[in-house]
Amino acid sequence: MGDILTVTNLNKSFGKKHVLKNVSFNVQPGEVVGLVGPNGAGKTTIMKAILGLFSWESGQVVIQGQPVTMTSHRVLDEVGALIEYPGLYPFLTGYQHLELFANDGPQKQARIQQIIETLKIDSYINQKAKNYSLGMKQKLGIALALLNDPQLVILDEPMNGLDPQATKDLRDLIISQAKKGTTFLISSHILSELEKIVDEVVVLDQGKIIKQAKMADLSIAGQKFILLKTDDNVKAAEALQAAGYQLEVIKDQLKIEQSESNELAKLIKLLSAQQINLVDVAHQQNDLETSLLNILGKHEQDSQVKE
Ligand SMILES: Nc1ncnc2c1ncn2[C@@H]1O[C@H](COP(=O)(O)OP(=O)(O)OP(=O)(O)O)[C@@H](O)[C@H]1O
Repeated sequence: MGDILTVTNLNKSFGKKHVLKNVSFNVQPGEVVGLVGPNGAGKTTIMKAILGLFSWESGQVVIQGQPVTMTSHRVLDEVGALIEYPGLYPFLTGYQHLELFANDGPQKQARIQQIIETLKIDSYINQKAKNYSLGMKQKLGIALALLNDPQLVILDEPMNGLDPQATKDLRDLIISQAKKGTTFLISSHILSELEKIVDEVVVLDQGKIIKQAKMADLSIAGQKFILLKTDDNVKAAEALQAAGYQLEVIKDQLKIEQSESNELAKLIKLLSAQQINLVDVAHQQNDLETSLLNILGKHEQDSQVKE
């Protein structure tokens, strides 16, 4: 299937600052893609470029086969977005915002009602936006982004200000919309949340894309470890290393990669043969955060080598 979004060799500077450097990535229809990277990496700038909010020096943004520029963005009718913080009119109610932005047609009122129910914003939808809390504004912003059933939804830090229940509701909503075919590009610093919803991540560092990978292919995601605490960690480490285990000592624990399902039983047998007693056992699995820190760390080392 063709891409719904293709960004090719995008370069953008603000004054002398080269903020996006040959940025290229693509998004397939129905995918949920996470755009991640450190503060100032350029995530919001990429999202704004996709929405044709400014001009850029070189490169191309194509949505559903149609190029987007500052002056040509008809295809953006198919795109819903929440960038940075929702731009709301303080003296309009939430409902008036939805009425203002909903596409005209026989389904208009039904769609408004449905999004109010889905996002559970009915209790304050008739209050003026100036009285909304951060989380209430954020939910209204998300409602506006999803209101017209867009093909592509771009959400910049959508979990900002949301409480745990609202975060879960948003996660469920994104998953269910994606199942119906909506495509999402989402940036978030809450990686533990992001990893529950994204199919793929695009990693950005200092304006450059350093990786685009399916979650399942992130090399160290899913790696499992056993953390052992014994009554003699020095002797235990020696015994394990002599048996060929690679381990890391973290405070009073020995961290060993679990490569087989019966690894723990083998470790216990080995230690008890040396009269070493196990005091505690814990398990750890690498997550998106660990994977990203690893990718970013490697990228930094590579950049230093090249310099
Ligand atoms: N309008 C602007 N004028 C000048 N510099 C800008 C402008 N917008 C962004 N920048 C700079 O571009 C770089 C990327 O900013 P951007 O907001 O895209 O990063 P980000 O990855 O979204 O960061 P964060 O995670 O902190 O939100 C930063 O160095 C920022 O200072």
